[in-house]
Amino acid sequence: MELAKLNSIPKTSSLLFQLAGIVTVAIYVLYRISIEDYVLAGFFAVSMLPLALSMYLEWHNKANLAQKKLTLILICIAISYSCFTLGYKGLIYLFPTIFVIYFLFSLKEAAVLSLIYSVISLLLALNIEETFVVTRFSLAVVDCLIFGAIFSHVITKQKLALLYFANTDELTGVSNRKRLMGSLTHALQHHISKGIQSTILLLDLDHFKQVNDKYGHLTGDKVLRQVAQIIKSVAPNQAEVIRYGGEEFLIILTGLDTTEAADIAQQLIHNIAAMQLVEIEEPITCSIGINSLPAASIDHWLAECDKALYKAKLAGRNRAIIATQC
Ligand SMILES: Nc1nc2c(ncn2[C@@H]2O[C@H](COP(=O)(O)OP(=O)(O)OP(=O)(O)O)[C@@H](O)[C@H]2O)c(=O)[nH]1
Repeated sequence: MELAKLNSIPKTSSLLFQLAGIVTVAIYVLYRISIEDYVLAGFFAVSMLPLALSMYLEWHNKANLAQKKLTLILICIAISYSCFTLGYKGLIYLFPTIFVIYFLFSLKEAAVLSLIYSVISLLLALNIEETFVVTRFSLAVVDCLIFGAIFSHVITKQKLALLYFANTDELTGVSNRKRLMGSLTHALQHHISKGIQSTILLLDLDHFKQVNDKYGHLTGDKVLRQVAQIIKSVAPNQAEVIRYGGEEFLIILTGLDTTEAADIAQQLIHNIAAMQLVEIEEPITCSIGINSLPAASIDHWLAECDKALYKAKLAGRNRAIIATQC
């Protein structure tokens, strides 16, 4: 499937979901008006407005999760009220709404919210229903709560697994280039809006072709994995490590200035040179370009860092060079 089509799946599904909700609520409102139950019709008509707004925002790529959650809570309140006046005819709407709650809220939030919503609705239904009717509904609602929780848990795990595989470099386990623009944009925006400093390091292994040629590609792969481990162990927790190219890594150091980043670069050069691999006789060295914000654009930030790396290579490799000192 084309990438554009894949990217549009969440938006299309969400729009369809909300359209189904609006059509259902609209039919229900018309039905209540036809039997002159204007209170319930009004209740549901009001809850339809934020749903329509939510669809409008989604359509214009301004989807707002908080607003969607609020809409759902309004619909749930309307359904709870309908349980009070209609009994089991209102209770049947608990089932679809519990599933929607699990779609919009986190597992814990959804579990608490749907439990409170179900208990209140069932108690309100006692207003006009026999206890045994509400008890039978309660059993079905408990089933729905359990299945909703299991469903949400499985979907969340699958989503996390998909995100992990989509964003992770298979060989080294660090992020792949898909995260590059998002992470750099985030750092640049934080610098502009909050003045938070960020520095990037572009690390390239020296004469890596010779390692491959002399020891074979599999040993080369082993070196890349080990280097990635070293970078992860040296870089601070909040740093993002991205495999930028074959034997090139980009490290985004959020909150660190040039001096702090230069210390990390020296530590990396030292630790990579000290790396021990039984297959390899000579030390592996690397060259690093360093560039801190501000930058006119992401491209500019990267290009200046690349120039610094190139200078480090030209100057004899196995060193770090700061972009502003080129
Ligand atoms: N083993 C292995 N090698 C890779 C991988 N990706 C890229 N390479 C190799 O990395 C080497 C990069 O070589 P060059 O771009 O010439 O750079 P270099 O030999 O490191 O020389 P300098 O960067 O100038 O110091 C090539 O031999 C690629 O085949 C990979 O995933 N595994």
